Amino acid sequence: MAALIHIENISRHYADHCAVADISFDLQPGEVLGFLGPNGAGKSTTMQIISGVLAPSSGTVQLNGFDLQKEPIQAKRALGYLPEVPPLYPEMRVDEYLHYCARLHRVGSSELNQAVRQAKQRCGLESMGKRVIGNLSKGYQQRVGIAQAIIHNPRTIILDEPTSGLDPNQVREIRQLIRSLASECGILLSTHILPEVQAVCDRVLILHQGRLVYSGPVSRQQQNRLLVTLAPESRDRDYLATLPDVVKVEPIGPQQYCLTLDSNHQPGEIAAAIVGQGDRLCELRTDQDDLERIFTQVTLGESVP
Ligand SMILES: Nc1ncnc2c1ncn2[C@@H]1O[C@H](COP(=O)(O)OP(=O)(O)OP(=O)(O)O)[C@@H](O)[C@H]1O
Repeated sequence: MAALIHIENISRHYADHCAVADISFDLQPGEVLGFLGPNGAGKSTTMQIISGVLAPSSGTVQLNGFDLQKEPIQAKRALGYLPEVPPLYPEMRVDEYLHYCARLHRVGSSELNQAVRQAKQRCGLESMGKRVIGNLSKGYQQRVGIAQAIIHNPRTIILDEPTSGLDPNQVREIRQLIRSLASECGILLSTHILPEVQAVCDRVLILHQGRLVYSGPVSRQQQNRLLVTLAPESRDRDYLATLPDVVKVEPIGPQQYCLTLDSNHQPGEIAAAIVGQGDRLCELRTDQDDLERIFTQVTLGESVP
């Protein structure tokens, strides 16, 4: 199946400054792709290039198989975009605004009501149609922003920091919404929140100084490392390396070890094996900080224990 986004050797210069340097990647159907990078890394510039707002200095963008430069209308039809600041009119009612957005996306007049109904239903806005946007909570305003991005049923959605400024409950709801949308399309999600990438994304790209410095799956990073804290006893812990499925042991603090495991591991079996050695286990958890470690390594060149 063709990639939803296919970008090849994209660069963008502002006078002498290279904001994006020779970036290539694909977004596949059903995939949520996390887009990470420090401030000024080039994320917004890349997203603006993909959405057709900004022309690249060189390189090509294909959306749903259409070349953005040669067939811009067909290419943009395949794309929904929620910028960092949602493009809302606070004085409009939700229904009125979504009808307006649908017309901008050239949804036919016979399909308008159905398109608005469907976008509201997908975003949990069924009962909000008559509400004035400016009176909605920030979480619901964000849902309206996502509804305008999907109103024309695009196959690809770009979301720029969609949970910024939301409370923890709203964050959880928007993340669930993003995951549910991914079943029908592909999503490029820019964020500064590493746990968000781990909660929502299938794959992550890290940008640094305009260059793509890392690309990898997210689930593998989460699952293959366990942090183990043992009781403070003066005993030999060499046995850890001999436990089933353990391929590497790194001491990371007093009585604390990071175990790298092969792909078949079961945390419960590791816990049982440690106890079986007569040791006392205080804590065992998945290494959620792995992405943070990678991010720091590729953007600062530091090795984080
Ligand atoms: N219009 C512009 N003119 C000149 N330089 C620009 C312009 N827009 C962006 N830049 C520069 O290009 C680089 C990349 O900026 P960009 O906004 O794409 O980064 P970003 O990763 O989105 O950052 P942030 O996370 O802070 O939004 C930065 O050095 C920025 O100063």
